[in-house]
Amino acid sequence: MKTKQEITEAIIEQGMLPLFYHADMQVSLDIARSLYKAGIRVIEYTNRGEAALENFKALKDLQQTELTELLLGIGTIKTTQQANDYIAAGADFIIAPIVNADVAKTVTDAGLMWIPGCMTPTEIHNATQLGAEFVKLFPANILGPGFVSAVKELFPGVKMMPTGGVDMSAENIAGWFKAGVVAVGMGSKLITPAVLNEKNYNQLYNDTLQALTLVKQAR
Ligand SMILES: O=C[C@H](O)COP(=O)(O)O
Repeated sequence: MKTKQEITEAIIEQGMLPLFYHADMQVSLDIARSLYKAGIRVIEYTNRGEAALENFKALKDLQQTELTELLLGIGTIKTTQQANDYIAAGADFIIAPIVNADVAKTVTDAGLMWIPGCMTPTEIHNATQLGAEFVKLFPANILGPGFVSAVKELFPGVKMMPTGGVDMSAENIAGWFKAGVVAVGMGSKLITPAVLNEKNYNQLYNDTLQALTLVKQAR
């Protein structure tokens, strides 16, 4: 089992956490392969559809057989039942769009890292009271980098990762890092509907390299 510190360091080193769900298992596996080929070593699969748990288990198999350096987390975990299901399935870390004390306890009691979603100073505070040192700012495009600049002094030591609407522009990514985030989460602006419709994994590979370069330049 990976420690909180190992997960934290891996996300920070990568600087960009790709997140996705796809109902088709094969597509989910191919996306993970393509991201990995581009150098991605931490992925958040999201619990956003009926096939999520089954697909996640297939991704765990892929991690064990082929993508052996990958850390595989699960996102969109809102209930203890969901948390327990994915802990049993071998999730390396758990991400949520909300702050929920029962989920926090379930995840941390299992020894896993819990990254809750926060949108206000009160939510960040409550998350830290429940043990979080790393939070997802969500939805990030509603908050903007100005939110980070305004609140970061209030929460020294809390690592922030904006997610939701983070796009592939140098300006957008640089703005977040300048404000003080440690990483950005990227979903549909990286793993785009166009890439998925055309199963254009070569495009995804190139876009991922580009996103990683933008993060490096932004730091
Ligand atoms: O929690 C994740 C977000 O919904 C992802 O947003 P995005 O697709 O705009 O990156």
